Amino acid sequence: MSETNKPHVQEFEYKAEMKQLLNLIVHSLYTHPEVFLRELISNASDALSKARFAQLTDGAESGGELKISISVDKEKKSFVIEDNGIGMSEEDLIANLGTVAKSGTLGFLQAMKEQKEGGKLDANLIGQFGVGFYSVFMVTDEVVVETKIEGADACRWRSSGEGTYSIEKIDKQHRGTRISFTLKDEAADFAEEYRIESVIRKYSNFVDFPIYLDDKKVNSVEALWQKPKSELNDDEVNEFYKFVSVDYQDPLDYLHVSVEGAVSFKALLFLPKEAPMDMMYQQGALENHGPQLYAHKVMIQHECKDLLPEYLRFISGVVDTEDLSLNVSRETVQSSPVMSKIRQILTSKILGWFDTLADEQPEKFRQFYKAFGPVIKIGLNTDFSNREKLIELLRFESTRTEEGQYVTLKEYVGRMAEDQKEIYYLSGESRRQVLSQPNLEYFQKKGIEVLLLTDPVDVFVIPSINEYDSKPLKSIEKADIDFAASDDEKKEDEAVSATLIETLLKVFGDTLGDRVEKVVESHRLVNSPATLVSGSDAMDSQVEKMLKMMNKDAGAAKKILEVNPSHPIIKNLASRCMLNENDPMIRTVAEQLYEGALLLEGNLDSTVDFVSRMNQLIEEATKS
Ligand SMILES: Nc1ncnc2c1ncn2[C@@H]1O[C@H](COP(=O)(O)OP(=O)(O)OP(=O)(O)O)[C@@H](O)[C@H]1O
Repeated sequence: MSETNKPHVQEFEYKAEMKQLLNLIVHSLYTHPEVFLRELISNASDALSKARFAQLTDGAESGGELKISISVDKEKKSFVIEDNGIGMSEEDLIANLGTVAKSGTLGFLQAMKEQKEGGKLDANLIGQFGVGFYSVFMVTDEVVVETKIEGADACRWRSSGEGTYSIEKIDKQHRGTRISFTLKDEAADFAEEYRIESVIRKYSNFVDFPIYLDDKKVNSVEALWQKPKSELNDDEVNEFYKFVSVDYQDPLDYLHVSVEGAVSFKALLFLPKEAPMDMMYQQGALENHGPQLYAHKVMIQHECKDLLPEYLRFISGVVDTEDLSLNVSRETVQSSPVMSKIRQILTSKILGWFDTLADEQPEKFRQFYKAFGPVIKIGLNTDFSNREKLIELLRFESTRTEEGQYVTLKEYVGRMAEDQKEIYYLSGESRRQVLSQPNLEYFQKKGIEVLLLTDPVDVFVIPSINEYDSKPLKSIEKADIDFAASDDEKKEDEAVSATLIETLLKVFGDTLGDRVEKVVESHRLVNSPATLVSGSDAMDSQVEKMLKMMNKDAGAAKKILEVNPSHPIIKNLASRCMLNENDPMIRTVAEQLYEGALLLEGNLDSTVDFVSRMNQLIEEATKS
């Protein structure tokens, strides 16, 4: 921060990230420049909501009709937007318009960089990251913000977005904010009334304060959620969604709720088509999301997190109740029994909505599940009263589904063979990786369906289900799976004799020592020579891998190495073993099979020894 010699004008320098951000906005955002208007209107509307709220709660002065006024001059290419909202103090200006205060900004920069590399950069992104004000630099080279809060001096903030901004005290009588600038030549059409009107209709029609354009009111200010469901039409609903959710796509689906009873409320809720950017870029991003809360058609909270449990907060929209008084404070909202009742009813309605979607519009449901399935699963371990309903919503790919297609637990159980007593699953990074696991061979051969868990959340959630329809859920990585049926089929002459295999297993065991719990004969392998399985109480290998990635090595339990006595490699080794138990080749191969199995499950820490041993074996095999 540096001050110039001028008496009343203070000059400030932007922080490094801020410069980076402004640079991107000024030089790289080309599509949708009209977004600047949406952002300025949305900020004005927020400031007006705060003013209205202050009036209701602490009886602050009204300041006349709460409104947004825009005036333009075509000749001068000037643009002015003014509101009589809460305004900003000098400190607010520095905090809000001078610094990157929000974690969202870094996410935004990251997303921008990625988009830029992909060749397209979309200004629509800007609203999702709480950096909307700066989009004004798409259409102008210099912005002046004059603003006043109740009971403090008014200030003028000025910046050309290049690295510095200035603040000076000014005379301004009324509370509120006035933002003015001259449009760049290429953005001169924003001084045309028709252009502004069309942008307002597109993005800001539902702002619940009147917007005047040169004294003419241009928005509709309508509480859409108050209309009966039968009177809603898709176009206006979609438009409303884009407005409340700052999304540029139509919603995937919407739900209209009207409840009269112990509590009364109306709600219009939306399911986005895609997970919002910040949900992917920030952990715990849903913490502060939620629909807007209205009381008696007046907005009291923008993103009200108390309306829905965290795992449903990707749902946006409006909830309007007659049962909260207008001058309710944030804290009272939080602890109000009305809110917990609304939350309970909404949660149940929303889960019912998902269920109906799954029945009636499976393709839509599939799209929804793809985007939000991982979030929904969080609910299984946090919302115990709805656990059963959530379990019914779960979808999995399986060895019987195509890629991207799902099966439910109910369907799985419905098509289980009579003698199958358990629900089988296997977890891994991707469908391809899971399908390559030797542990699947037996199940594939027998035509037993196995659920493929590839969402990282799965391994933390699915084991907690324990059983469904009285059938235990079981990872096929576990050692205690019942393979009795397979034994009688095995042709005697195919496998190595019991005594021979015993000796070989002992050599394997001696070679691998502490690294495995034990080495045993396998009943599950068909085409592979060896595989690793976990003891019945051990951790799933996928969990182990993830804990390792998080540097939380929980002292992974030792695995059991299973060896396939029908496999040619094992047969060859058994013959060698009969001749010489100390044959070094047996030990080298034992190491190689063990590390190969680790590699397949993604848990081999270093491939150096593996590759050098492989070369040694190839050399052996290629000797003439
Ligand atoms: N007209 C205004 N009146 C009062 N405060 C304002 C006004 N415009 C901007 N601000 C303040 O500046 C802050 C930064 O605005 P900006 O548009 O960059 O982000 P945001 O509004 O917080 O997030 P989003 O763009 O997601 O709505 C606002 O949060 C608000 O505190």
